[in-house]
Amino acid sequence: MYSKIHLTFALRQTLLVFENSRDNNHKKMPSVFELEFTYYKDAKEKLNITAVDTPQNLLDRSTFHEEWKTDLYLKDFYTKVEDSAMQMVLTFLPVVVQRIGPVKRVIDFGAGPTIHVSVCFRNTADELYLADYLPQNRKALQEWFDEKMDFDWSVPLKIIDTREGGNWSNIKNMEPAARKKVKGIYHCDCFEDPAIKCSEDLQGTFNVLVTIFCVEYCCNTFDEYKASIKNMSRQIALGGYLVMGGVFEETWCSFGGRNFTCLYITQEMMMEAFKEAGLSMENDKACVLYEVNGMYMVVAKKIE
Ligand SMILES: C[S@@+](CC[C@H](N)C(=O)[O-])C[C@H]1O[C@@H](n2cnc3c(N)ncnc32)[C@H](O)[C@@H]1O
Repeated sequence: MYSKIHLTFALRQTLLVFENSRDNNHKKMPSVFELEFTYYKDAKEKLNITAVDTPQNLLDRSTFHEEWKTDLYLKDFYTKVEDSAMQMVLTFLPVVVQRIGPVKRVIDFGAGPTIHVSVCFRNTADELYLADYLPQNRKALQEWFDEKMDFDWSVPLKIIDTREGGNWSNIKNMEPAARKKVKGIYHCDCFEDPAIKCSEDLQGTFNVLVTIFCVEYCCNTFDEYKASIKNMSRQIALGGYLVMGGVFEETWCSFGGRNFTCLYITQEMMMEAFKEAGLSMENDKACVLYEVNGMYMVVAKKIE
């Protein structure tokens, strides 16, 4: 997905545990996972495949409604899952789910047409909710819910199952198990408050709000980014968690054959936004920041 890590190589599924959490004293020993990335990065440099320059004519969020192609997005990222950013998500999300443990309500905010977040939480959450900004993505989610989606999720499911310690014998039960817990599919907009168009009794009651590769692509400025994090945080119950995946220090991304803008965000900027939104990473064993070559997954707790 990202220009920074624009590797055409498929990153081998190492499926080895990578723990680089804040609660293990920032240990700096490279994990096997990091070494794998380094290996591919080196290979890329040796083959003289240089980073692609920022392309001209980047599309911004005003074009999402017309330019977002749901089927191309799924095809690009979830058929073979060769993209390193998606591999990062599928590698770390099952670990994050285990760190959080049993939970009542989980929402995937900016889910796109995807279901892997729901699948990851299928055994630990009581209720699952899906939300996206674009009608074409909500339509795809509804089709999945109605068992009418024409997309084969088996590659991502195998990655998740492997991370969970499975042997792929149970793959066919993963989607039904997730589907059974889905209680709603909603419109969401990170610039609005409330950010999720759900009933009043659900507002602010989500114990986990997951948002992956979403905020950076919607926001044009740091102020917008901070406001978006605040709006999402308001939907999280006190003591609940924000689980966010994204990329640091990137200015564009590519999917469905189109190049979109991406807001340049550093780790420090993200932490500042968390603080302003009442989110903390201190004193909680579920909180963690994984980062590999700028791609990250973070868990922060809603404390105020
Ligand atoms: C790159 S996709 C990520 C989809 C999915 N989370 C994944 O990891 O594959 C970004 C998503 O953000 C959604 N989005 C766009 N504008 C938004 C907004 N203002 N608020 C919330 N989500 C938005 C898009 O509809 C799209 O599904």
